[in-house]
Amino acid sequence: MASSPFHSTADIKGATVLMVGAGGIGCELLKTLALSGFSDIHIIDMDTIEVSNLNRQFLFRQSHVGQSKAKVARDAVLKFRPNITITAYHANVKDPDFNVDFFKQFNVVLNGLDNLDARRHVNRLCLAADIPLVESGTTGSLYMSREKRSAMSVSLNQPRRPIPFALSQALHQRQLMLITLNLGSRYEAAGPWFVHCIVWAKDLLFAKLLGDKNQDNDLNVRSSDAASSSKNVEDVFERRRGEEIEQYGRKIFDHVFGYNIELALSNEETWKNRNRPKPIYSKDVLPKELALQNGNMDNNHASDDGLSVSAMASLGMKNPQDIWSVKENSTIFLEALKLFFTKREKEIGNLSFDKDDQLAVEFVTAAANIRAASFGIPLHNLFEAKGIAGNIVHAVATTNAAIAGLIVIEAIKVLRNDTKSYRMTYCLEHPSRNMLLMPVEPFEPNKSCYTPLSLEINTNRSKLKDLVEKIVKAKLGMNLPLIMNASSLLYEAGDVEDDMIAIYEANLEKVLAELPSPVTGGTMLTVEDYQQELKCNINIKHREEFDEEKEPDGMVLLGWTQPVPAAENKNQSVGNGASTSDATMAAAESEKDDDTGIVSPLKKRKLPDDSDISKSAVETKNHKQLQVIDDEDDLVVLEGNLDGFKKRRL
Ligand SMILES: Nc1ncnc2c1ncn2[C@@H]1O[C@H](COP(=O)(O)OP(=O)(O)OP(=O)(O)O)[C@@H](O)[C@H]1O
Ligand SMILES: [Zn+2]
Repeated sequence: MASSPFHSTADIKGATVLMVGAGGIGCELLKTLALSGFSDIHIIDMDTIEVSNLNRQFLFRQSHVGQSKAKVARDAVLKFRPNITITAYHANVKDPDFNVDFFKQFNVVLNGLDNLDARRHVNRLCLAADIPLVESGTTGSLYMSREKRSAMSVSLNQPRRPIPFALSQALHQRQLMLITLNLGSRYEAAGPWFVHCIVWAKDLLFAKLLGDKNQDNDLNVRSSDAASSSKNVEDVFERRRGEEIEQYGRKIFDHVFGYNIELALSNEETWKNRNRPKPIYSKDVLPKELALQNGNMDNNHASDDGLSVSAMASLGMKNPQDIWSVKENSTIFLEALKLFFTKREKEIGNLSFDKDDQLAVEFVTAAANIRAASFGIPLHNLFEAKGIAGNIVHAVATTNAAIAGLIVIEAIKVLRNDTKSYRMTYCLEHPSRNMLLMPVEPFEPNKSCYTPLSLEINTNRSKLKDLVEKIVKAKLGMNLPLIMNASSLLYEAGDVEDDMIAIYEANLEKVLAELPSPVTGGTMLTVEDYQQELKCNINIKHREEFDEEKEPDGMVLLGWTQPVPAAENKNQSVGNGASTSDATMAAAESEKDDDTGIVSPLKKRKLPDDSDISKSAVETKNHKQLQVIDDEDDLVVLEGNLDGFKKRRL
């Protein structure tokens, strides 16, 4: 490291760099920057250190848990490089303080982020400030905790035309093809059906029982069909005044694992070509008398810290890598529920799932496993379930270190204005022909990369549902059920259960129903297909009249071009690009719309948190913004058919 050919050069020493993110990549990056001779580094990270970070975010120690990542990282590096300047901001990069002027003070910006939302934001600011950005990311083999990470990318823009995100988007498009080719085997290994169980346990059951009661939830859709039942379904989930907690737990158990399954079974049509699930009632798996006599809450050392309460501890179960029997899962399920209602009662109604909340993870693991048992899906241990529920990529420190090195190499090229040498580099999990790192020339920047599609339509006459059918399905080539504004969900490509599709469709209806008609002042609609191959923001504007000859469809869609040439793209559903506004389309032909960006179909995703939503609400003022889902780990997985890739790119 000391012999780095760059370490003493003036362009490095004189540079002011901004790093965004001090996590897995960020820690490595800060260290490498400092050791490479950079002497004025600014670092933004909004997070505090968690125990789960310590295995790879090596600047952090146990004693730092709870402290600002940016500040601790700064202090750690200053210990071995005391003479450089590191400025730490414990803040969200989306804070208005980090405006264009703030960005203008840097020579280069380096991302070490884990979500698309923040990446997009940084990209926009870099574009506005005309500052080059080096983008990076890593991904694990999704939902497969056994395997190591599979790929990473480093991409960067050109200094005078700083459109880095377009590069990574272009990457996605390419990437997707490769992923598509491999879907079959990946899915078999990943066990998508268990992922469904986790989603059900986390987003439906956990949210219903412990989260916001007013939030819509599809968990009892089925039961409400049973109109003949005199029982008010809502009541099932409400704990009655004075109701024993054990009794309440069993009532929930029997309702969701027993009654609801029986109800589903009563629809013969659904099960014609499928394995029928088995209803599970608590009396079948647990002793008749209340099951919790083994539970010993004293093991929880009644601390103030709610996050340390544990059903496993209370039941004397220690190993998170044991796969529990159905009986054990049922016991944990009831015990966890009991602990929530006894030890953490104040939080009930406000809880949202957090992978660092032990009790929440235990509850979700147990519930997912019981459901899995009912459907004949193999059970998983808590460690694996936590990985899926928390979207945890089991990151590998060495890969982060390699990426950090590549980022610094690209940053140095930027500082030297060595534009010809820019590379995007993939780090391959399965080196091909002894090639671990695969550098490729960056794709052309995308000029329209942050403009959403714009749609003009008479919103009085056209029902928005038709619009979605017409525009989204025909023009954008999304022939699949659409997702809109769902809560946190995981999906996989391929078969999706009917009930999931029903949920998506109900959600779509709901979102559309909430749109104003006619649209006044403009409406932003974000649409994705459930395979997440396409995602676009559509800016809808009302227009009264259309030229029947030029605009026979009675609408104009601007900004859309086909993301990938059809010939290269057999494996995707891509629109035919035909348009009512061919002239405009042709004008835009050389551009790709970034917000129609393609992301991996395997990505985890989540809704922006409340603060994001309120912020964007403010940003759009009287515009109604329907913000959907952002991907975390906006990444690429390179597998298999590298020949095809190289032929075109190298
Ligand atoms: N909008 C944002 N503003 C500032 N920092 C951000 C923003 N979004 C993400 N980050 C930071 O980017 C870093 C991403 O790093 P990484 O994913 O390795 O860390 P982590 O999220 O703590 O780890 P893991 O995802 O494995 O739990 C995090 O430290 C996170 O706080
Ligand atoms: Zn992260």
